[in-house]
Order: sequence, then C-alpha cells, then structure tokens
Amino acid sequence: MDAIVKNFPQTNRDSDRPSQQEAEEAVRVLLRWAGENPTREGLIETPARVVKSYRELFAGYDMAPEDVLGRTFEEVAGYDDMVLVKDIPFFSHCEHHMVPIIGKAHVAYMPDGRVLGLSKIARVVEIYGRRLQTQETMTAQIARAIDDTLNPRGVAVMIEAEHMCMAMRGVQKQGSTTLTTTFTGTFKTEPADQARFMTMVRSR
Ligand SMILES: Nc1nc2c(ncn2[C@@H]2O[C@H](COP(=O)(O)OP(=O)(O)OP(=O)(O)O)[C@@H](O)[C@H]2O)c(=O)[nH]1
Ligand SMILES: [Zn+2]
Repeated sequence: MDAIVKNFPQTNRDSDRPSQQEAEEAVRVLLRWAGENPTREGLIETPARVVKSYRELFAGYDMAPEDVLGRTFEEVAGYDDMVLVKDIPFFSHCEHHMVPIIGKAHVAYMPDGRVLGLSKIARVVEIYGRRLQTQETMTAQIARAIDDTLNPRGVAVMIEAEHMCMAMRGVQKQGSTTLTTTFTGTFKTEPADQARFMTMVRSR
C-alpha cells in the first residue's frame, strides 16, 4: 500500500479515479434518479459543471497537511503562550449523505519554540474540510496534523457546525449546532489551559 493511502486512508490513488466521462455519466444517472431528464437543454452542461465543482469541493483529497505545515518560524521573541485562530469558516460534506456541513473551526496550540504561519492553520482546516467527513474525524485530524508536524506543547481544536443532513432531510431540525473538541498535550492535562481556550473561543 502506498504511504499516502496508508497515512491518509481517505485519499485515493490517482489510478483509482474514474475518467471525467465516467463521472459525468454518473451525474446523468443521478439526475434521472431524481426524476429529471438529463437531455433537456438546461441540463446538458450540468454533468460537466457538477464534475468540475466536485474537484473544487473535494480538493482536500489532493492535498496533504505537511505540504502546508512545513514552514515554521522560530524568531518570536520567546513567545510561548497560546496561539488561537478562531472562527475559521468552512464547508464540508458529510460522508453519510454527501450533503453540506457548514461550520467554524477554532484551533489553538501552545508553541514549543516554533510557531506556524497563521494562514497555514486555516489551510489545514480547508484540506480536511474539502473531503467527505464526520465532524469527529475532521476535529481529530486537524489536531493530529498540527501535533505531528509542529510538535507543540498542546493542541486544542473545537468545531461547531450545522449538518444539512439533519436540517434539509431526515429529522429536519434546522439551526441545531454540533460541537466537537480534541485536546492534546497541555490542553488535555491542564484543566486551566483547556478552560482558557474555551473562554477565549467564547469571548467576542
Ligand atoms: N457522529 C456523526 N454523525 C453524523 C455526522 N454527519 C451525519 N451524521 C449522522 O449519521 C447518521 C447516519 O444514520 P443512518 O441511520 O445510517 O442514516 P439515515 O437513515 O439517513 O439517518 P437519518 O439522518 O436519521 O434519517 C445520522 O444519524 C446522521 O445525523 C457526523 O459528522 N458525525
Ligand atoms: Zn449526513
């Protein structure tokens, strides 16, 4: 098994990907399944558009966190307190129904000599958001990616999201929010650090 598939079981080998033509045909089948006529004028280009938009919505399969987390900085005048990037908006899709998850991620770490470029934290959220997900998996993956590449004293990740599979269909409960957290290192062992993370996330 390739290292990429072993380490990131969500990602596929390029050779396993269907051709664009096959993907477009699958969209035509789903249009017919929905009750549509894929040959009517307004839908002629739709399979090509859907396939193209899938490349964008699921671009996270073509990216690995170490590609963006590789660059770190050490010159921060001895700064060693919490770095929190909060309210990072994301769109993902649930792996059960393939409909949107709309949410915000709050990501913090306690540096151990090195810090990350702030945008890189948001890029990690993008990488995992642009895959089929459960909220729990995505939360754990973001924490693990930062833990593994930066080796900080601790990582805290909180995600709050609304699942369209619960709002638009099924139980049809609009406006409910799911909260998930992953804590590592000092955020796990020190209740005061965890409490401070929660307070800072909640402060407006
Ligand atoms: N734990 C977890 N569950 C999720 C997530 N996204 C969707 N789900 C749930 O996945 C479950 C799938 O349940 P199933 O009974 O297999 O599917 P279903 O018949 O479509 O379920 P309903 O949504 O209740 O109609 C549902 O309860 C969803 O609410 C997620 O990120 N985490
Ligand atoms: Zn779902």
